Amino acid sequence: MAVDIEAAKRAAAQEAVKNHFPDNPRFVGIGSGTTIVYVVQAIKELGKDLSRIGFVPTGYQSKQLVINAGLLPIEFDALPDGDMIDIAFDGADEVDEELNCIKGGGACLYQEKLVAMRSREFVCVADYRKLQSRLLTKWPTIPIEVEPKAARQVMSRLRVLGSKSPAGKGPFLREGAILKAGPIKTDQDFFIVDAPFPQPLLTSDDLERGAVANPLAGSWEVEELAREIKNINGVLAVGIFCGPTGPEAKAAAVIGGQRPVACYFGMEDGSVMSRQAPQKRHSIVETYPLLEPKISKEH
Ligand SMILES: O=C[C@H](O)[C@H](O)[C@H](O)COP(=O)(O)O
Repeated sequence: MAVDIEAAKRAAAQEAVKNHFPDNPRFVGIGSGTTIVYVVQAIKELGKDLSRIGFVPTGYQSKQLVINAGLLPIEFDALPDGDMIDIAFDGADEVDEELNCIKGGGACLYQEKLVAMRSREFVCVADYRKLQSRLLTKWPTIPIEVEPKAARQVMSRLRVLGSKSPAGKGPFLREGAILKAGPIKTDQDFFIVDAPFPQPLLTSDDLERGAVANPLAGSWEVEELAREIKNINGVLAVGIFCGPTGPEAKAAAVIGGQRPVACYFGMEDGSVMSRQAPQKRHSIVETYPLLEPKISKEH
């Protein structure tokens, strides 16, 4: 029987929105890609008055989606200082057992990370193909947004970090398939480098069970790899969303997190499976500083 991927995305989106859309949000983050379209539909189908909510897009496509749905877009840099986004929804390219994600398959990731990390709650929605126990299981590369002038040196540094596919291919610039000759440009006018690494990436749980990450031998733990790539001069954003989330983010003196608190997957049999983020010991990759407590406002 042919599996209807679109139905799987739609079902996951409906469940995620039903369970997480807050009663009276002021700001809602809207991610990018094909699955987020169903999230916006599901939000509309709630039948609530959405006219006073600002929807924060994560790029051009996302903004058009918000506008075409008749919702009110508010750019990230127009958010009042110190205000948080109440919730952000987004898609993912691959999700592991700890809800670390690979994102950027559609060349959006920098603004997605900005929005996720400014949100009290970040929820991912995907279909069953994205559900894996470890990252780099099916999805072949880590997307990385880089400043064009630095692209060659970033790729050279990635090779030093062991970026290589099983067939021996190293990091490469993502090219426009048909409509554009040369590298594609992101919403920031940057390039995307796709960097394969030995598969799969270890989780913090693997380390606690005694596995040893040995980058020199080509085995990386998720957060360690994300941090090393982020440290390369010229890298704007790494398509690994990991680190503290939920209560553990608060404990680490950050609000928001790049790792979702929950992920919803539309399954092959039509059901929806949800995973909640486990608490884990972690090193902090990138954080959003804890804000001064604010006097609550009327929405
Ligand atoms: O660059 C694109 C974004 O990170 C997307 O959220 C991600 O690629 C998932 O996209 P889709 O919902 O189309 O699978």
